[in-house]
Amino acid sequence: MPVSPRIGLVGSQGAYGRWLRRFFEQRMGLQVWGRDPVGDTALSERALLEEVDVLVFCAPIRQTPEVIRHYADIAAGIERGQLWLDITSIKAAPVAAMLSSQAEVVGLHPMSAAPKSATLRGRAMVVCEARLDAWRPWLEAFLAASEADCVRAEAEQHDRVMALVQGMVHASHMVQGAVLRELAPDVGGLDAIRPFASVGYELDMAVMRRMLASNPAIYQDIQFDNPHVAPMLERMSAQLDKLCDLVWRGDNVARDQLREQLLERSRDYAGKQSVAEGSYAFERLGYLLADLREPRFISVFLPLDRPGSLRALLSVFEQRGINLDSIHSSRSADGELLFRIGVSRDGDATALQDAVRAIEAEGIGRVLEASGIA
Ligand SMILES: NC(=O)C1=CN([C@@H]2O[C@H](COP(=O)(O)OP(=O)(O)OC[C@H]3O[C@@H](n4cnc5c(N)ncnc54)[C@H](O)[C@@H]3O)[C@@H](O)[C@H]2O)C=CC1
Ligand SMILES: O=C(O)C(=O)Cc1ccc(O)cc1
Repeated sequence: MPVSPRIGLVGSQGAYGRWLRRFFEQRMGLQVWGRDPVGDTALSERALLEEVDVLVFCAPIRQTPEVIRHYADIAAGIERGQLWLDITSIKAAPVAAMLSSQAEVVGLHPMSAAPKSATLRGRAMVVCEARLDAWRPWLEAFLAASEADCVRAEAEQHDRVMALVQGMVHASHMVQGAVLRELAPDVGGLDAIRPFASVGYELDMAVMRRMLASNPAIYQDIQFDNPHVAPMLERMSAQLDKLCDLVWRGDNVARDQLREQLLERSRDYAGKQSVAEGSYAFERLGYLLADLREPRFISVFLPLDRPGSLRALLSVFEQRGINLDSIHSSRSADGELLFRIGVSRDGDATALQDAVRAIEAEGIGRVLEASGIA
């Protein structure tokens, strides 16, 4: 195996293609070639195959099995000794297509959109080892460099699980979006609803709007191209029909049935500990949302990544007698690590303005946003 394999990206101009190029070049110090019908056609498909040791398919879900089979056809044997990977959200069909080649084959599925950070730290990644031999040590090094929380699975098992983790979650949020579109106008529209929001509504709206802000082809293809999704949708629909029937019936027996069938049984199935953990996670998210809603805050980027830099920042507030309500480390829209400091509402605005000036003047940090202190 080459110590520094040459990497090829099929779909190099897409969101993940661009992220992977940066990752392989900057984190792993490898040379990367790409091909994409939109904007990266310098190399022919055959030339790309001849150039690389590792080929990564990062093309749209719907096209990927066909694209892989096409590459296997034109490779016609030169791929022996190569490693083929893909990152498609569905695994059985792409992995089967890669197995039609003579390359070693591993299917991957990072469980997040291409992040703003340099690695996949803190995110899950499913790894489907389909035909792996000589490339195993390199694969392990690559997975370690990705910093993802890797979970091994057969491709088929992956797709069954994803019908729930993605198919079900996406379906319920798409349906919520459609129901809101039908019914929200009767109560004054989305803006009129907002002040009434519960934590649950806010979290669901965040998921839904995140989906609406993302590439629609992904959500479309996850519903249509994972064969385990349609049967799951039937179960969802049956459960919703049942709920609807019970609520229309409206008698005490129906009430008891709702409680028993849609709450108590699921609670027993999940188990005491996981219910308690989930409930606590919800509570913590509620506090986080409350902090993020507070109108008075300062967001600071700390350029010095060294021990004590947060302390220097906090001392600016301490010296001015300013009480802090919350501190959260977060990321700007561009992915810069920053601290968001919530400041007591009854504090002195002049002292706060002075603190902002001091943070900049003393070179402690860069204030990206200062809200509610004018
Ligand atoms: N965006 C996400 O949230 C996640 C995406 N993925 C997977 O990553 C893959 C790519 O997703 P994105 O980068 O978000 O999509 P994207 O649409 O941004 O990029 C796909 C790229 O593939 C190119 N392409 C289309 N046909 C091609 C062909 N025949 N040969 C070579 N390239 C071709 C397109 O021109 C485009 O540049 C998908 O399979 C998706 O399931 C996995 C996890 C998360
Ligand atoms: O909607 C989700 O589940 C996401 O968090 C984004 C996403 C979309 C597609 C994937 O294959 C993996 C993650």
